[in-house]
Formats: sequence, structure tokens, C-alpha cells
Amino acid sequence: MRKPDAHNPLKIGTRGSPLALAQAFETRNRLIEAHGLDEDSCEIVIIKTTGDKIQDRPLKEIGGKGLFTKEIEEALLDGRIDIAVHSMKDMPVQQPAGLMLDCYLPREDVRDAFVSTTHGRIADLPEGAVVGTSSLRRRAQLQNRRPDLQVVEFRGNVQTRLRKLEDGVAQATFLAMAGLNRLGMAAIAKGAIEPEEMLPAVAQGAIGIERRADCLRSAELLAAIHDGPTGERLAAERAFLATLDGSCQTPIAGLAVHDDNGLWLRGEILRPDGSEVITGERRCAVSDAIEAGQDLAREMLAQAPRGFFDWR
Ligand SMILES: NCc1[nH]cc(CCC(=O)O)c1CC(=O)O
Repeated sequence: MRKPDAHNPLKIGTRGSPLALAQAFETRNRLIEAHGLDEDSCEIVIIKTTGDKIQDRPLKEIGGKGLFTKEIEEALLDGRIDIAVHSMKDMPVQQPAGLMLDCYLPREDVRDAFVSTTHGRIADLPEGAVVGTSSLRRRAQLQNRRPDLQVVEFRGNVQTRLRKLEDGVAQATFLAMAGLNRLGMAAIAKGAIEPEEMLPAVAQGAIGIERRADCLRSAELLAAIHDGPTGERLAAERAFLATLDGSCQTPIAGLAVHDDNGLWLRGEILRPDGSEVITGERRCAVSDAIEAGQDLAREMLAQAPRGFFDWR
């Protein structure tokens, strides 16, 4: 392999948000470390996505899968970039023809964070309190546990959301612990919410790195920084998601962790208003991750009463 250098740099594509940039720099540093590259051998290329351009409308209204990924994948296919760094939580379950996604960095904290200027945890919120979130999953899970709370749409980056809390638009919000940790901002969380209380989104806390399927240089570079256990967990979670045909805008939660015998996968689907929830779990050998994810999804789909998915 001809290693990247200043004349022939590896172009790393990313969104421009502070979190996306932190993830891209983490990837760059791991590549430099693993292959003994020069600092100027990897170039970060910022790409604006539809999700970034439209800031004033709820995500579910803009609709469609891949709001945060489509333009980046186009840049990969065009050759404007060589690899792309993604939050796996935002990634559709299938990649376009010609692209490959088989490199994951070690997974961060999978939990959601409870963020509030006034209260310490969900249970402390007074009746009727207002909570801001743009996530259908978090909204549905919250309303399932606390139907008395009001939920308002909350978009924007971490700083924008914190300002909204300070302005009193809402008393609390949720953010991924992973994002806060990567930004060095974990201190703003009142606490992490355990998966038993709020099962996270499929792939939450995982970074995936996409490349052109036929690009051997990228394949070889990425193989050295791939984290196998994260890949095993995501195989189960994303197979579960794929069979449910969900996107990041459907109230679906799923989390696989390793146990003594292999993997333990938990899943949850909800009505958007939280009035009904279906949960399930599977234990399987690591080699059966995909089958277990598909099987759990089918079992839960079969349990869904008529009309459960009508809102779609
Ligand atoms: N949908 C936006 C998004 N995609 C990934 C993360 C956080 C980082 C991660 O889960 O890896 C976030 C923000 C959030 O949920 O707070």
C-alpha cells in the first residue's frame, strides 16, 4: 500500500458540527497512530448535509432516511473524499451500491444524558413540566413513563439546546452521553440514564467509517483501527432495525451487549405518543448476531396489535 502523505493525502469527509468534527479528528488521530503517518497526511473535508441546511423545521417533517448522510455519500462516490466518518445512529441500515461500511471505532457510552437547569432526574420533574427533544424515540419513551409531561420540539446543536433551557423554553432535555463525552462536556449532564429506564437508539455511541468498496488503500488503512466487539454489537442491533424497517425517526430502541456466552440484545418499539410499548430480548452466540436481531424484530412485529404502525 502507498501510505498517504502530504502530496497524496487521505481525504476524510465529515459534517461540520462540533461533534462531527471531534469524531473526524478522533478517526484521523487513530489512523496516524496506527500507521505512523505524518500529521499532514490526512485532510478533513467538511460537507454540508440536508439535515444541517434546514435548521428551522422538525426533522420528521423534512423526512426521508439519510438526512445527515446523503451528501457525504455522494462525495465518497465522486471521489471528493476517500473515507467518511458517521454517527452510526444516523446511518440508514443499507449503504448505496459501491460503498462499504465495515469499520467501527470502539463504542462510547451508549446511554442518554438527562440535562436540566432545574432538576436532577426524570422522576424529579413536577407534573406538567416541559421537556424538549426532537427524537421520536425519547419523546415516546418519556411519555410512556410520564404521560403528564409536555414535550416540545428541540433542535440544534448542544449549545443551542442549552441556551433554550436557560431561556426557560423547557425544564429538561436529553442528549447522548457519547456526544457530551466526545465534546468534553459530560459535566453539563445531571446524570446518565440507565438502559433499563430508557433503552438507547440502535448504534448510539458508535462511530462508523465508510469508504468506496473498491478502494484498497482505504480498506487497508481502516482495517487497523476497526473495533471487532463494536462491530458484533452493531450487527445484532442493525439487523433488528433493518427488519423493523425503521429509520432514526421511528420510535425504536435497541441495545446489544456482550455477556459470558455471546450477545444479549434488547429491543423496544413504541407508539409515538408512548401509549403502548413492545419489548423483547434475545441471547445468542456472536456468530448468530444478525439472525438474532432479525428474529427478535419478527417476534415483536408479530406482537404489535392492529394499527400499531398506522401513524407511519
Ligand atoms: N441524531 C443526532 C445525533 N447523532 C448522534 C448523536 C450523539 C452521538 C452518538 O450517539 O454517537 C446525536 C445527538 C444526540 O442524540 O444527542
